[in-house]
Amino acid sequence: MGSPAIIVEGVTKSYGDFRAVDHLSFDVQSGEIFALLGPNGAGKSTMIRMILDIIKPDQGKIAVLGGNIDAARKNRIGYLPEERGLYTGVPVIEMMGYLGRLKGLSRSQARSHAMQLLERLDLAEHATNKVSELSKGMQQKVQFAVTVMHHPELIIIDEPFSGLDPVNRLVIKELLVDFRNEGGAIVMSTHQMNQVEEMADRMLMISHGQQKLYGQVDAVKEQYAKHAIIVEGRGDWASLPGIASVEKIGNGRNGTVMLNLEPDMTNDRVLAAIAQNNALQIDRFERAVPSLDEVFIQVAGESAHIDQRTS
Ligand SMILES: Nc1ncnc2c1ncn2[C@@H]1O[C@H](COP(=O)(O)OP(=O)(O)OP(=O)(O)O)[C@@H](O)[C@H]1O
Repeated sequence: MGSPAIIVEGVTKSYGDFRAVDHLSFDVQSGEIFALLGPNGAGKSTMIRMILDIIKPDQGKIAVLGGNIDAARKNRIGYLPEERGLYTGVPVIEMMGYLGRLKGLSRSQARSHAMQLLERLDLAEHATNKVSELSKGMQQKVQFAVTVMHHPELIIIDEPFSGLDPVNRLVIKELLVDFRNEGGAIVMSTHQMNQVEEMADRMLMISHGQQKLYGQVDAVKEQYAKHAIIVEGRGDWASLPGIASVEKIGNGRNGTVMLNLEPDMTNDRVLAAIAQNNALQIDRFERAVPSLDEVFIQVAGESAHIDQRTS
């Protein structure tokens, strides 16, 4: 990771009496993919709008690319909002050329950057089609191309994969990962936790405008790991030493169970005991680290529960 692309310190924003963002502090470094997560209405878009200077915080400080956001810094950012909008009656290449020039590119730079991206996104043959003649997914890819065509240093992107098939998701993901590996910073707001697990380096999860989880994605998941092992196979798992209980998980059809371990039992010792026991057949053995989806549901559920008690 490199220098900070974004520093947010103690930022608060209310709409009337309603506090949408409540004393948030975090940073995003260049050379990382940072996931901004939270349930619907958590305050993610409000936070993003403040970073982009679309709305002002009531309290706190935000530095973007080394200082207060101004027109020059805005040109070093690529923003893909949740509400997409393109000029639909214009050929793709002309629209991209126009938007590229607005972001400070020369006419020839805009055209060459646009064509390179359209090639990479498998849209080159549609360059002279009107935007309205493209499918929804193709329009989404064009919008992505517009977001990155001026080679920004920071990309802020809301639901980057919505409406895309698995092949196109992979193409966009590769572009984002390349951008990160070349030193760019990415803030990605999404509800697709599997994408966060696959791509993001660090994450901030907020709920009711407040920080709930913040840090390396793997470390956050590790906090929720159980002293347990998930196994799939056949046999009497309770007969193993150091097993406190055996829980069926999933629909139980494929014999997947969670072995909750006694406090002093280790994974290695369970594995060794399984290996020595001919009556057990094992197809899968892994630590019980939850998926980010499970962590999200737990954290969002906890804050909904707190709400009910306080309302
Ligand atoms: N212009 C506004 N005026 C009043 N309230 C607003 C305004 N914009 C957002 N809010 C409220 O602030 C809260 C946070 O909204 P925000 O759009 O930031 O959430 P979000 O995390 O982006 O949600 P989602 O995942 O659904 O997009 C919500 O309760 C919303 O109703």
